[in-house]
Amino acid sequence: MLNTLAKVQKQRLFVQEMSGVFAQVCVMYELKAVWLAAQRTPTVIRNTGWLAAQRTPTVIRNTGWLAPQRTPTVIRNNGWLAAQRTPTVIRNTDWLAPQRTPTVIRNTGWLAPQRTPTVIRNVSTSCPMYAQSRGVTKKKELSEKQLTRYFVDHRRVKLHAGAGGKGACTFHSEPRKEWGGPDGGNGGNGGNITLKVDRRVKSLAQVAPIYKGDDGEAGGSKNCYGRNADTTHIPVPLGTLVKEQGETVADLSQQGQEFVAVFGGAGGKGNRFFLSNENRAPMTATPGEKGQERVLQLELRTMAHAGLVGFPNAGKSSLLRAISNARPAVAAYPFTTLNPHVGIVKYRDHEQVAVADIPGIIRGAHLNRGLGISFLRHVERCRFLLFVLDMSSPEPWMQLQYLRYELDQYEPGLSRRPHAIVANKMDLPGSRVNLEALRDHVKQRVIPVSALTGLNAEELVLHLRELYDGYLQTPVLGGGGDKPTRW
Ligand SMILES: Nc1nc2c(ncn2[C@@H]2O[C@H](COP(=O)(O)OP(=O)(O)OP(=O)(O)O)[C@@H](O)[C@H]2O)c(=O)[nH]1
Ligand SMILES: [Mg+2]
Repeated sequence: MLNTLAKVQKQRLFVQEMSGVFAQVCVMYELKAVWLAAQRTPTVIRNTGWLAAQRTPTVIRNTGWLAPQRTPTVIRNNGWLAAQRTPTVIRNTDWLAPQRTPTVIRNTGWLAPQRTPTVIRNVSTSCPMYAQSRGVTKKKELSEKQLTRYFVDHRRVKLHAGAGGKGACTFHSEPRKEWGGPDGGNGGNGGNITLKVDRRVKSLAQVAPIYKGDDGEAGGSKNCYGRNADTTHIPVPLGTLVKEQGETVADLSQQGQEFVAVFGGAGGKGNRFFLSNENRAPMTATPGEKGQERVLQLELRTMAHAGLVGFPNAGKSSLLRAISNARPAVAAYPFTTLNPHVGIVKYRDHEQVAVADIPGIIRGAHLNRGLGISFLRHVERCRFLLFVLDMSSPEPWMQLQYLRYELDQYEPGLSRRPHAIVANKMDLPGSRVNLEALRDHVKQRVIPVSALTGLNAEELVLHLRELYDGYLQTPVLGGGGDKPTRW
């Protein structure tokens, strides 16, 4: 048995040695004849796994093969011959003379029993193609649909602050100290609930209908006071108006601004509190007070410097897309935009102007036609307006007239805010004639643009800046003395 094993072992070693010699011969002839013909640099062949049973890498230095070589060429081969599993990569930064980027030759089976094709890539190994072959898939980009958020600009919220913890009624107890006296501690106060402005929050969608504050901890023996409950913060967007039974109670228009909506109940008193000369052993301890309860209406008014006002399909959303990074939906049917979108126009001096795309207004909107004018509350806080007119439609100045009328129906004087008239769709036929007629009808400056082609968008952006600078110089405008909001 042992003899047979020894024989088999000998045969294996012989086969391994022979395959090693064969490999070297292959390399000598193959490489010498084909590859290294034009080589100028010395060749070093490292082989970490040629010969099956070999553990230590074989290094063949061929400093004398091709005589005038100066710099070493390194050929790495982790398994050339038949049983190869891992791909062979030859890195050569000098071979192919005028090449700048390294050449990678992949060959998952160079010699005879080649199955897979040899690919020569002249790119870095971190390229996406390479990643694909490793099974690394590119991260999918989010579609616009997935990016859409549910926009809520109205919320009725019931708030119930935490109750105070009850006071304890205990007496000190110790061996040989029979009348230790009262030592019941007070309860902790209940938690308040506050509304806190967080500019990362964009709508009231995440505000729940009911909030309950934390209760304070009860007092304990040995004069231990209960812990006060933590305050519950409700994050709300910038520009939230808090109303109670129609009355405005808070206007949250500053980043980080807080409004304590309901106060938690005070903690109860422990019997220690009632200790007096008259009563040395009080048995009285009070329960904690109930927390305040309130029903509030939250209303969001989008805070932007400029508001785009126009008929449906006038190209308001397209315009916002053209001048900012905002991506409101654009389509060739009316009322594509159902919620306001805010885009930021950035200038070279790092100044930023927020522009709001407001849903389309139609004639008779104040009578609740179309989408009505309830969303005009978003326009209320805009410092200046951009009236967007569709120049391909006949008599565009009539659109302007109707828009002004509807704004004034919502809030008298709203249409007299600083504004600019934007004549959109100037790329369409007939718009030039309409532009001349519009200029005859209105005294204000008219900016002709095409949101689709980007024609004259710079003039609009520059005019926007003029309006913004004018607004900065006038600290109080229309909106009831609000401080300017820097975005
Ligand atoms: N030719 C041309 N088409 C435009 C231009 N601007 C917008 N449009 C097209 O007009 C259609 C309506 O564009 P929107 O940007 O969705 O219009 P909107 O005013 O936001 O419409 P609502 O959201 O419904 O109020 C789309 O098909 C746009 O491609 C323009 O400058 N030239
Ligand atoms: Mg739109």
